[in-house]
Amino acid sequence: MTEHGGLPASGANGVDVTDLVVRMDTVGVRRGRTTLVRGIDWRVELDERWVVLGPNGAGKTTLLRLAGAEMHPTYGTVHILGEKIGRTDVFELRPRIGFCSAALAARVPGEELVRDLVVSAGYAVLGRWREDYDQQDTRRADELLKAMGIAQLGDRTFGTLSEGERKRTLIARALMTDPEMLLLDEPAAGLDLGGREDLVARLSELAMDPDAPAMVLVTHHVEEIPPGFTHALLLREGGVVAQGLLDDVLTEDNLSAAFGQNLTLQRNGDRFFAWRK
Ligand SMILES: Nc1ncnc2c1ncn2[C@@H]1O[C@H](COP(=O)(O)OP(=O)(O)OP(=O)(O)O)[C@@H](O)[C@H]1O
Repeated sequence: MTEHGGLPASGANGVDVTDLVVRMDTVGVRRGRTTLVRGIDWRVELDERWVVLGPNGAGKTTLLRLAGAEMHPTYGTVHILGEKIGRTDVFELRPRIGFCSAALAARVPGEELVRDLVVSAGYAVLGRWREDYDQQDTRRADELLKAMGIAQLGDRTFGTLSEGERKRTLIARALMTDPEMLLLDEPAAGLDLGGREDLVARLSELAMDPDAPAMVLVTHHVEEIPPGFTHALLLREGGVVAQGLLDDVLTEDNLSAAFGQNLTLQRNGDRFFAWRK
């Protein structure tokens, strides 16, 4: 069932609502007396690549989990890929979303083969032993491993991989179902400089591919924004500090407000750098 919350097919700003991969209206999440996110209005379109920036505890992972149909809002409405959360079967929705996070990495058994981990995404399971996969799926998994620069690791076990190799494996897995949206929670966390730069370059290639899914990448670091990303949302204490086109939003003032520090922001070509004044 597709449900657009009664909106006309074309919204006030001319955007066809069926092109929206994320639509949040006045969304908040509370747990007990803690507010995780509040008052979020957010639209993500098919061809957009968003970075969500903010300090520890700002609500970034919560926002990403809402977008990934992994949690319900306490108030407000969330539409993902045209489906209203709370009125749709999330088990049908989730295969349309590629999700890559440290929480997922922690659930992968160390003895899992890399190729099986990637191919099993199409069956929404962690582990080849549960299903038989056809040759076409195995070929696609190998193509994705190659695209992520780890073609040679297909027969290795996940537990023997370096942190950077694990991240790339999980991104390949997230792409396996040909998702309409790719959600990446701190993909460069824990990588050394070379690993980070390699990952940023691969994500940049993906971001610039017009056939790639809509992307949302969560990070604490402006240095990790891959060239080709188009939009930014800055969070602080669960609320939006600024959101919109990357060039408009990523300013020294906005970044300083988000991180609660007086920051210098510099841009060198397509890359950003920040430090405290
Ligand atoms: N189940 C919960 N109960 C109470 N508070 C929670 C719960 N889950 C998260 N929080 C709190 O909500 C806030 C937002 O958490 P979230 O993980 O979304 O932040 P984040 O921006 O992703 O942080 P980080 O950058 O440190 O990963 C944090 O202060 C966190 O401690």
